[in-house]
Amino acid sequence: MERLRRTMMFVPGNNPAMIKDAGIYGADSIMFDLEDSVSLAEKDAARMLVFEALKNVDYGNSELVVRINGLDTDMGKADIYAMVKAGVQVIRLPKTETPDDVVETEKVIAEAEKFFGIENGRTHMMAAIESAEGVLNAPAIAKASDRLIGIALGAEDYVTNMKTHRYPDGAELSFARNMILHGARAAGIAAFDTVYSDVDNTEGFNHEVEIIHELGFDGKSVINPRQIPLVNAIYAPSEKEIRNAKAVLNAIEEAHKKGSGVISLHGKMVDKPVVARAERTMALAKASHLVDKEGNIYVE
Ligand SMILES: CC(=O)SCCNC(=O)CCNC(=O)[C@H](O)C(C)(C)COP(=O)(O)OP(=O)(O)OC[C@H]1O[C@@H](n2cnc3c(N)ncnc32)[C@H](O)[C@@H]1OP(=O)(O)O
Ligand SMILES: O=C([O-])CC(=O)C(=O)O
Ligand SMILES: [Mg+2]
Repeated sequence: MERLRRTMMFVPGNNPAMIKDAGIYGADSIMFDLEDSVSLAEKDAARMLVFEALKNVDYGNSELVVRINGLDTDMGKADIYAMVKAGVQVIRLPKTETPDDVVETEKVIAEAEKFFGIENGRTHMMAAIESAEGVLNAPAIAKASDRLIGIALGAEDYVTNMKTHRYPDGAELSFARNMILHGARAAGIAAFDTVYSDVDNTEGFNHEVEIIHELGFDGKSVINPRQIPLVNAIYAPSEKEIRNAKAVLNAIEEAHKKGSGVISLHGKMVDKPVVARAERTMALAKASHLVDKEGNIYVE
């Protein structure tokens, strides 16, 4: 089954308390940060702290991601070697401008795997896109390596590069979001939306999550545990959607028995794409623990 990645929680790599407890909030992915939330003076200490946490802390089923410093910095190579050695699942490359950035990073990851006797290809990657150049290259970036599980928008750096700010309606991000989403889908990988920094503004956050959910993003980077249940609530299929998906799947089964690939349900056509969407709704409902293995809705 496709891995659920609704929430990817940033955890500053220099904060021992946050690192220790990061697993208790139910994030689908936990992303330890060695890049912009860590000051230059603390880079080495943060790398060691995250290394120890990856080795010793039990984070349950959460996927473990580390945002490294880019290879254009003095820290990039050391970050990659340490995280590969620790067995991280995904390395997130920040500020990706070109497909070559991905290829270069992959080369160092492969070198590190070889050096530590780790199976080639075990370390996955994701690329954050945070500039005009990166956005224009998003489709090529998304196809630059088989290790990529997804690409993500980094809107704080992006709006700075674009000489604008973030606005409540998100119009300034519309082109970037669409490029990233299309690049990801064309490459068959996941698309992640960016952080929302105004942690206490629940209404604004929910509005942004509604927008990216409608567009088709797999999920969103979050910076605070309070944002996790808000994303999950918007991503969970409603009872009505689950009932409709089940009706669609039953209807198409009946149609197939009669040798047909199309049928009418309550006056609406049910055919292959409608069935594919219903299957995805049921998969999401199962992964969100809203239905049992047979697809029966749990009664609260
Ligand atoms: C543009 C970019 O690059 S964004 C990515 C880099 N930025 C980050 O990683 C920032 C991550 N987030 C944070 O540091 C914090 O959430 C802040 C500074 C935004 C807000 O901090 P606070 O006001 O202290 O948050 P809040 O009061 O909600 O914290 C509640 C609990 O959650 C914990 N917590 C808060 N954020 C996180 C987090 N990101 N990861 C793990 N635990 C967290 C706190 O330690 C606190 O735990 P406690 O109750 O055991 O003491
Ligand atoms: O990737 C993110 O969402 C956070 C980030 O670095 C940015 O917005 O610049
Ligand atoms: Mg950034």
